[in-house]
Amino acid sequence: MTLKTLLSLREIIDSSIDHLQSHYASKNLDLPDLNEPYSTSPSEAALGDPEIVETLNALVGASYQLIATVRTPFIHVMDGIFAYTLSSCIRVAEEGNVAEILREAGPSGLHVNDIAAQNGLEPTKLARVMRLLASHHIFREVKPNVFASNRISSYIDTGKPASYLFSPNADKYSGTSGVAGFIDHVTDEVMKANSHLWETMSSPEKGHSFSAVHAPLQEWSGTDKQFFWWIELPGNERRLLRYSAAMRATSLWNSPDAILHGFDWAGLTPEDVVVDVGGGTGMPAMYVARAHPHVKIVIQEREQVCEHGIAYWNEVFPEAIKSGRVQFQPHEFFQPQPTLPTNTPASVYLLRTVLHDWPDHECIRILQNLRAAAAPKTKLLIGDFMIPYACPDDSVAARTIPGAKTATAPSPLLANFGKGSATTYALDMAMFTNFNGQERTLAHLADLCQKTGWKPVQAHRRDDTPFGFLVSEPIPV
Ligand SMILES: C[S@@+](CC[C@H](N)C(=O)[O-])C[C@H]1O[C@@H](n2cnc3c(N)ncnc32)[C@H](O)[C@@H]1O
Repeated sequence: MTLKTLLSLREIIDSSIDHLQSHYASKNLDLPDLNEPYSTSPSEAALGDPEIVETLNALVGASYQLIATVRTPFIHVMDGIFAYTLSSCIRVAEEGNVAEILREAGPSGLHVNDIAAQNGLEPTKLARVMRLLASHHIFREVKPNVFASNRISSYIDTGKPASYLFSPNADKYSGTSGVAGFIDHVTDEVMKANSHLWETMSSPEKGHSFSAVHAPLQEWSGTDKQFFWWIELPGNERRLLRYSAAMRATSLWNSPDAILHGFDWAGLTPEDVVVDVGGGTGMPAMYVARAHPHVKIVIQEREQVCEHGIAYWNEVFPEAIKSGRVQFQPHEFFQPQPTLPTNTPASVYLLRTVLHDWPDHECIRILQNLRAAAAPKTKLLIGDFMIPYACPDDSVAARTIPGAKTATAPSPLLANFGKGSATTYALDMAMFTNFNGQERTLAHLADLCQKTGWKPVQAHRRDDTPFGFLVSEPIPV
């Protein structure tokens, strides 16, 4: 029986590779080379094509299911419990600017002593970190103790000169995609706090609580403040800066322009105003602003983030801010909606990756505030991961909301493609860790909408990503 499963997995792997090959052949391209630096090439872009991503998920899911099937349980569990070593070694490379040093060294790489001479780390310890990473296809060991970049390691390169990054007050994250900031955020406070998951879940006070201050973050740091207030405390300045950068990188969890397919933006008129509630520094809004120049956008955020956001837009898309087409408005979303700077009602309230930061009762407060300010034609647009079950989804929401159904993986894969979608569950744990929040199923999001006077009318989901958009309309009172 198990051998039969292995053969079925091999068939999925074979047919996925065949599909990949014909996909690339049809474009006259070759796959990106793991040993070459990352570049924004057509070959790299082709991996993100919606028609191929499900195939890739099946390939990854089948490969990992095959690994789990053939390895001894001991080794499989050991691999799991030591997974943290990969996170902490990635952090060392990131904080030590190794990707930048090795970009400047070129394809033949650099001896670890010369890397260490630049970043000040102890060379034999750094070599061990680099070897662990190279064994996971992040960097290459091209000769003993000589390391070079590869496609994965160069992806975390900020593109800035290494000498600049080692100068006092260097700003590593500005003008970048935010990937480096995301790595530092996750491998520092999130990983450390997550190591207190058991202590939090078994705590008589916190275990059954959904308070936003009863997360592993508080258990680890000893703070009594919710994440967003904790990160603004003196001493956390660098953490706040990189968190803002990290939020830009969240656009990379799906194809960056996914937001363009999450709503009928073209149907809006120049009089319409999109209010991006908790919009961060405005990376997702920027996709809309660039693709639909007629749309007015107000990004509502906490005051400090507005300042980072304005600086970011002034750097990368100044005309949108200078013309007033895009504006930042300091606003706390637990307070009633303020009058917009446009003096008009909102046409769309966008909540992208906001609700996942909060437990249900806080989401209800946010949604109620928006419902109270909504005009009859205002739409609510939630963009969030719609976390799949590990089995087929037969929920009422999946069956009744137009656009809600997504593909189920072929047997013997898990319905959610297993490892092919596993980062979604890691993100869910990160939400738990920082906020006592969570990624939700579509049914859960739809339920929150219904409870706060919003009727879900359309989902925009794609088979290639668990990230989706849910459009709701005000339920008349
Ligand atoms: C996960 S980020 C999402 C940012 C943005 N929507 C995006 O998709 O990139 C959540 C945002 O909520 C903001 N936020 C948290 N608490 C807030 C509050 N009480 N009022 C307004 N914004 C808040 C944070 O500053 C953060 O930028």
